[in-house]
Amino acid sequence: MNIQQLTASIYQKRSFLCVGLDTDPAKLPAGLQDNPKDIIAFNKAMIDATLESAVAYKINTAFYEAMGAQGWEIIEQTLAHIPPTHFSIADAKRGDIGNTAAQYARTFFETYQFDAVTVAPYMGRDSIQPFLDYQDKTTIVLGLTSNKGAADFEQLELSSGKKLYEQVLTTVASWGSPDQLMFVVGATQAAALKNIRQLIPGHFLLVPGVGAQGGSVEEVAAAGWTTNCGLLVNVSRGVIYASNGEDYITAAKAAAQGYQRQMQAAFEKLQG
Ligand SMILES: O=c1ccn([C@@H]2O[C@H](COP(=O)(O)O)[C@@H](O)[C@H]2O)c(=O)[nH]1
Repeated sequence: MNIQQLTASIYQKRSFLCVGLDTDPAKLPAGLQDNPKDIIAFNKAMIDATLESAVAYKINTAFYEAMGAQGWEIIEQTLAHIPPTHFSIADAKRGDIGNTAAQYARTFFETYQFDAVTVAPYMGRDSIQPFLDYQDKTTIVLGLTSNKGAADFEQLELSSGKKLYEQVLTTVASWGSPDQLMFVVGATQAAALKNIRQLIPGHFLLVPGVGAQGGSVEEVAAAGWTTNCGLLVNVSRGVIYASNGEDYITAAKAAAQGYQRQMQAAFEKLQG
């Protein structure tokens, strides 16, 4: 699935919800054990429960890479369960010299056929180009992240008077079209979103940080909305750990529906 097809799905469902599958074996609900079979079953149950409300799924590879070879098997089986009607993201935050970046791109776009992968921009154009060379895939570049540490480097002021993340957004945006390039902007950074929209009006933003990190759908939509919505809001813990009791599937479903309703309200307000 590409960004154009994702946009069509967002409009059809009045939802820009991405469910984050950050499955921590230590947080599995009652009745499930820390083993690959149960983790796969949990992920499949989360996908099935949220399919109607969500338009995308984000697999944070860290949670699975930590399990070694079995973790990659879980990634493969979870990805296989995401239907082609939904956008799939490998949240891997890769970045390296060109020939190594090319292998990362091959990993996530060919070996595992994700629609999109997250990358870090610190190493510059040759570290991102191998991902952009897959023109039917989406490269998602870290812009202004949701964590406190965003202040350490991303928000530093350059001699030009621009912040480092502003320079990253405008420079990287010139390397790829809005049809193949998105940026990560944290929901906790809603105050910066209006300015970000002026810098990159046409690019989609992947916005994590709603739910457990305290960001709000309403604030993100009000500041980040653009002509084609242009927002994909990720919620991980706020959906998949909505309950750790026996009702964990219905609780995840209800949480995703709740976020979808907030998004529908934003649509009505902002898109008419
Ligand atoms: O700036 C960033 C970039 C990535 N993330 C990732 O998004 C999810 C958020 O999970 P929640 O449980 O909904 O807080 C997680 O995979 C992060 O690694 C981010 O939070 N902020």
